[in-house]
Amino acid sequence: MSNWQAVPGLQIAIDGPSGSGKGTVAKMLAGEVGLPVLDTGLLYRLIGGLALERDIALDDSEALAALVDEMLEQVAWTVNGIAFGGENWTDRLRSEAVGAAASTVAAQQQVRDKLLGLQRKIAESGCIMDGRDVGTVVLPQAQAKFFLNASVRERARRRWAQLKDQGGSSLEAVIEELKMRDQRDRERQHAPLRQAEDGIAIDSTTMRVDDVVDRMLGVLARRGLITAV
Ligand SMILES: Nc1ncnc2c1ncn2[C@@H]1O[C@H](COP(=O)(O)OP(=O)(O)OP(=O)(O)O)[C@@H](O)[C@H]1O
Ligand SMILES: Nc1ccn([C@H]2C[C@H](O)[C@@H](COP(=O)(O)O)O2)c(=O)n1
Repeated sequence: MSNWQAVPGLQIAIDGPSGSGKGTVAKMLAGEVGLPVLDTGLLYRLIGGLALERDIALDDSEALAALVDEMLEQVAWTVNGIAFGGENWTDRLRSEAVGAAASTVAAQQQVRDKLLGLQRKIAESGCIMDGRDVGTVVLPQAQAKFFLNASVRERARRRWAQLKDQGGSSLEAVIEELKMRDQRDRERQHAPLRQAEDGIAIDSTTMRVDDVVDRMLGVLARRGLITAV
């Protein structure tokens, strides 16, 4: 049961770099306001993951375009994650290798253009969507846009803590991987990661997840986009 009621069709964009907490915060906020949450990174991860599995070069734009077309025919993207060909792929897309592949294929304009329609369609009746370009490109008309950030060391520490039980890399290696991913996502030509002009920046380096969600709820309530129930 949600504690807040959202205005009909409310769209909330949450963008930010890897490990800033977008996904975690988006899910908690969704529970508070009763909206579906959609993690756009999963779309890029699915393409990256499929490309790795099929040995498709990550800069082969023709093969990637065909892969996206195939993916769009067989994808089911829901609050439980992403399914392809009737199988739930979400868990196997979580590795850093798939994240890096996703970031590489995401630099291709053709790939991004092909995914735009699906993202907008899913958001039509209201949602919380997290990614890199949601507030700037996918939903520029969203009523609330947040740009979540944290220091690179803190983001790497969070990611490392998540992966270490699976025998992952050292903290220093995670920091380097994250820096490379940040650079690729921020410096690419098409839809780079950046804060929307009307976006609200939140630095979560020293904040608890609950405090980040409370800050967002405060903004939404002050704007009349949610009311307490
Ligand atoms: N404010 C916070 N304080 C401490 N830990 C946090 C905070 N926000 C998120 N975390 C933790 O950091 C990890 C990464 O968070 P999350 O997956 O939500 O980030 P993300 O921005 O969605 O990353 P990605 O873009 O790579 O999917 C999770 O283990 C999460 O519990
Ligand atoms: N809206 C989006 C979402 C994701 N990407 C790319 C860039 C990321 O490095 C990669 C993986 O995303 P994550 O699951 O870590 O959020 O996908 C993008 O370009 N645009």
